[in-house]
Formats: sequence, C-alpha cells, structure tokens
Amino acid sequence: MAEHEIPRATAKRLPIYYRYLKLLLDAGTTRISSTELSDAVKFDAATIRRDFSYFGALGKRGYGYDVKALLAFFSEVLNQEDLASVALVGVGNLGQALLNYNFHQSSNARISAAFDVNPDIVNTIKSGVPVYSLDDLEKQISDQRIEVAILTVPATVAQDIAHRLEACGVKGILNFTPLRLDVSKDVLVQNVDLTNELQTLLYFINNFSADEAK
Ligand SMILES: NC(=O)c1ccc[n+]([C@@H]2O[C@H](COP(=O)([O-])OP(=O)(O)OC[C@H]3O[C@@H](n4cnc5c(N)ncnc54)[C@H](O)[C@@H]3O)[C@@H](O)[C@H]2O)c1
Repeated sequence: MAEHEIPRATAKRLPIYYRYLKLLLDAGTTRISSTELSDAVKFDAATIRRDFSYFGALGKRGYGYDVKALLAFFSEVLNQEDLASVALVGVGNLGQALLNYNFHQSSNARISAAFDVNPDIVNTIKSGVPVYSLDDLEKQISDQRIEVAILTVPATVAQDIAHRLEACGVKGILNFTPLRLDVSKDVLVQNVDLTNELQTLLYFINNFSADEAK
C-alpha cells in the first residue's frame, strides 16, 4: 500500500513504534515478537501486525521482527532524517513549556522560531529558540521554509494568526487554543485540548474497565 494510503490511526501509531524500537536498539535488543511489542506499547498484537502489514510483511514467523531493520524502515517512513522546522506563536506559559520541551529528542521536528508581541521577550532567546516580533512572522516563515506552526496565543487573536500562517504557506497547525480555526482545506489543523483529554479519561474510568476503554 502506498504511503498516502496508510490509515490515519496507523500513521498516528508509527511514532510510538519508532520511539520504542529506538529504545530497544539502544538497549542492545535485536529482535522482538509482536506480543512483546504489544506489551510495551499497549496496542494489541493483531493491531501491530495489521499496521506493519501496510508496509509489506516485515516480520518472520517464529522469529519476530528485526529491530534494526524495522527501525530503519520506520525512520524512512517518518522522514526521521529530515528535521522539520516548526514555528511557535505565543510564548506565554504554555508556549514556553513547549519551547523548553522542544521535540527533536523524540521526533523529527524542532521549534526553530517563536513569535510574540510582548516587547519584554521579543528579540530574546528562550530555550535556545529565537523569539521574533509577530511583525516578522511572514519573513521568517518563508526564509526558514516552515510548514508547521504551533498556536499558543490567546483565543481572541488565534483566527487572525491562522489566516496569516495560511497566507505564508503553512500547511499544518497544532492548535492549543480553544478556538476552532477557520482555514481552507489545504491546511491541516490538529486541536489539542487537555481538558477534553482529562474528561475523556475520567469518563472511561468511571464507566468502563481499562480493557473495554481501549
Ligand atoms: N489546549 C490546552 O490543553 C491548553 C492548556 C492551557 C492553555 N491553553 C490555551 O493556550 C493559549 C495560551 O495559554 P497560556 O496559558 O500560555 O497564555 P499566556 O497568556 O501565558 O500566553 C499567551 C502569549 O501569547 C502572546 N500573544 C498575545 N497576543 C499575541 C499575538 N497577537 N501574536 C503573538 N503572540 C501573542 C502573549 O504575549 C503571551 O506571551 C490560550 O489560548 C489557552 O486557552 C490550552
């Protein structure tokens, strides 16, 4: 199956497989069965086998999966070699936490430019990332060929910034604001809502056993 036909749910699990396989390889493990992998990443073995089957059967019966080969394979699928530059707009409480975390230890992305309107932090470097004035948004995004942005601004300004991001070629927005953004279908928006996640978790804990919730 071609890469663009991988089901979304499978695509979302790929970075999790990748991170775990990297841990295994660093610890000197050379092969793993789908059952062992299942115990570690908490997806059932059938799901793992099905996910892997989209890329052609990578395991051998009775042997399991070769960790190094699998890792090399996923690394290519996930473009681990290409480090994607990401912009972060809004360097407040949440934005600073994300800057501090950055992502490149565990993924193929890193925040390379941050933007804010607060004169106290514009033109400073936070966690190794330059904070630019919002006035420089278009120029930096275009100069650095940034295609993904994280939005951690107050909800009141989120839509305006989303339009500007779209106009300068951003293709994906990780939206932490509570506002549901209005952008064209060419821009993928992934909303992150921690309150929602917590409420979902509480709902499942109160209504289902852990196994049923999966
Ligand atoms: N999704 C979640 O789980 C979650 C959790 C916490 C906060 N939030 C949301 O994230 C956003 C940020 O929260 P916070 O606690 O970091 O707020 P904050 O007030 O600490 O930070 C907001 C930052 O945005 C900057 N800003 C304001 N207007 C701007 C503009 N036009 N362009 C660029 N920067 C601008 C401010 O100067 C400030 O640095 C809010 O929308 C909040 O609701 C989401």
